[in-house]
Amino acid sequence: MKLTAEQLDASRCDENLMLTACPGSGKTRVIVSKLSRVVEDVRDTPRAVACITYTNAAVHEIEARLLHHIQPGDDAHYDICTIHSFCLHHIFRPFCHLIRGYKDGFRVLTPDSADFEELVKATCAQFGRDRLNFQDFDEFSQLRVGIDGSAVGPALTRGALTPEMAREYWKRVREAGLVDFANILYYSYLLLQRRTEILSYISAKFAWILVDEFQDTTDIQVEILTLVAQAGQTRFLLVGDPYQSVFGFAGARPDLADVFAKRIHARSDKQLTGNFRCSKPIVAHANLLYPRTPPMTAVGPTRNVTIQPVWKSSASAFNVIIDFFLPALEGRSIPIGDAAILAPTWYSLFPLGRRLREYGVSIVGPGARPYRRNRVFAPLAEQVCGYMMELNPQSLGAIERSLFHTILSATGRVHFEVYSYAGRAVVFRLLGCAQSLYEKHEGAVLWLESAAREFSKILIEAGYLAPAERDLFMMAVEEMKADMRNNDVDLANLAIEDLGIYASPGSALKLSSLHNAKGREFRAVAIMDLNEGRIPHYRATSAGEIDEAKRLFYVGVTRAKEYLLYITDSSNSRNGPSRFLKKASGVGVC
Ligand SMILES: Nc1ncnc2c1ncn2[C@@H]1O[C@H](COP(=O)(O)OP(=O)(O)OP(=O)(O)O)[C@@H](O)[C@H]1O
Repeated sequence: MKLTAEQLDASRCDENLMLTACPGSGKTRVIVSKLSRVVEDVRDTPRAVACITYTNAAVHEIEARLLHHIQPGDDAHYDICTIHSFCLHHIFRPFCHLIRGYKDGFRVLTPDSADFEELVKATCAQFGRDRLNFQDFDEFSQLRVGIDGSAVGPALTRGALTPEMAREYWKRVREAGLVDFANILYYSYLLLQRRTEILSYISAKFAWILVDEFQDTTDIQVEILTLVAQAGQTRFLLVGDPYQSVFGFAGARPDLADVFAKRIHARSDKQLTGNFRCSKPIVAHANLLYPRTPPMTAVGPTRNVTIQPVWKSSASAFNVIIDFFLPALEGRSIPIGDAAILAPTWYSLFPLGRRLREYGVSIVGPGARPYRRNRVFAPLAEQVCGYMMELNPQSLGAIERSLFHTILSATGRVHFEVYSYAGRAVVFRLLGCAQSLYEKHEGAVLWLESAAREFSKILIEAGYLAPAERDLFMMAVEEMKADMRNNDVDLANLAIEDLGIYASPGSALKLSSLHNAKGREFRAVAIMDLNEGRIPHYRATSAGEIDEAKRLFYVGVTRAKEYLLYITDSSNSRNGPSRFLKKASGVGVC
């Protein structure tokens, strides 16, 4: 792996270091390089290295890249994980018997489980609320525990979810022998704070803790790391970019990075300033928003692309996409799968998505599927629809895998025969049946209903399902329909093509909120809804809220490698272009 001089310098620093890294500067490379170096140092000792990242996707990315640098047996010496899994595996799981209610063990409560749904429904019912939608479930899944044990979260400030409801919910969670992500952190904090032997064990075990995306750290995470640092045997590499801190609603506070760095006397004189992602004109726009010293410079393969970012104002974002953005992609030979439309809020992407789909443009997003992903029949149905949309022999493997997992999650039985010659024959029968139903039915819902019935028959004949299990898929389809109704999705609007796109989003135009685009990159990006009142939102009044909106816009700008389009909505004459587009306070296109 080739590193630049500044990447190498950061990776070789043996002191506590807070490394500020500009967008596209290869933070992941530095972390992988550091990790492989320090694993080498601890290889012949009982010690280990933890690498804490923000998402599971980042965990997989770092794991995959590290494979090229390690030796057999090294896996005992490193753990790449999120802060939640770090706390779960090293603190909460081994010591949970010390916590009231968890003497006999626990199960982790994940937001896509049936238990979660039941507990939220039961809690809300107790407070007189019966009809729940996705947002209600989201609010419970975003609850956090503050360092004083109180409930915190955006829903609490809005008043939709009260501290009493949060308390009741957590009581139910504990009584069911479950623990949610918020409490994994809180109990781990308590265990480290109150039990010096546990703190000494963690400090002795971890020679290094590397933390990625440190700008998005929360108060409880900082307190946990502070305790470990104070125990004195662990060194830290913290990598982040204060200008990309956009998760304030989830408790992230960019100022905490400095607080923690000071507490541990970390060096903060090193920076990554070379941006490998964006062209020079895009970097110039980003530098207008947040000038850095030294400035961020374009150093990657697109650095010499000369296309200037463009601003278009129209009463219809759809028209700009169709008349301007898509032809521009074609003119520059950028596949639509390598392009994204970003917006400050995901809900404005829904109507756009619908119109694009009607117009025949393959899109993926916005946001999640309109039904819960854990519905038993959903993954198999999606894979099969994906195959029908694009006959690709490699997708057969994905269908086999999803058939294997569908049978396992529906029945609890493992059928390795799925992967045999006979299994492949069953897959072909399913595909043949799916295709003939596709020719018969217009929308996805009718297709799902018939496919659930016919697939069950085929799988019973193949011996994968018992006759008594013939209704399992049908029941899952009913659950998917109920999810969609609860989310006010018009069932007639869901197309078989949509199901396929959920399975293989690679070749579709991506529609995403700016938040969800964090950490990703695209050859072309259009950012829509760039009006004052939408970004910053009219409810954002404090300097802190406005700055977070500016950082969100900065994240959007720096996702584009070569082509960037700003779109404002001219239908409402009161809301002119956002201040972030103007000369005095932004990129200066208007
Ligand atoms: N030394 C290098 N040589 C060549 N390419 C590099 C180098 N370092 C990073 N890159 C490339 O630069 C791109 C951006 O890297 P990466 O995604 O790690 O950036 P990042 O710092 O996480 O950005 P952001 O914070 O904006 O998400 C990747 O495509 C990566 O392969």
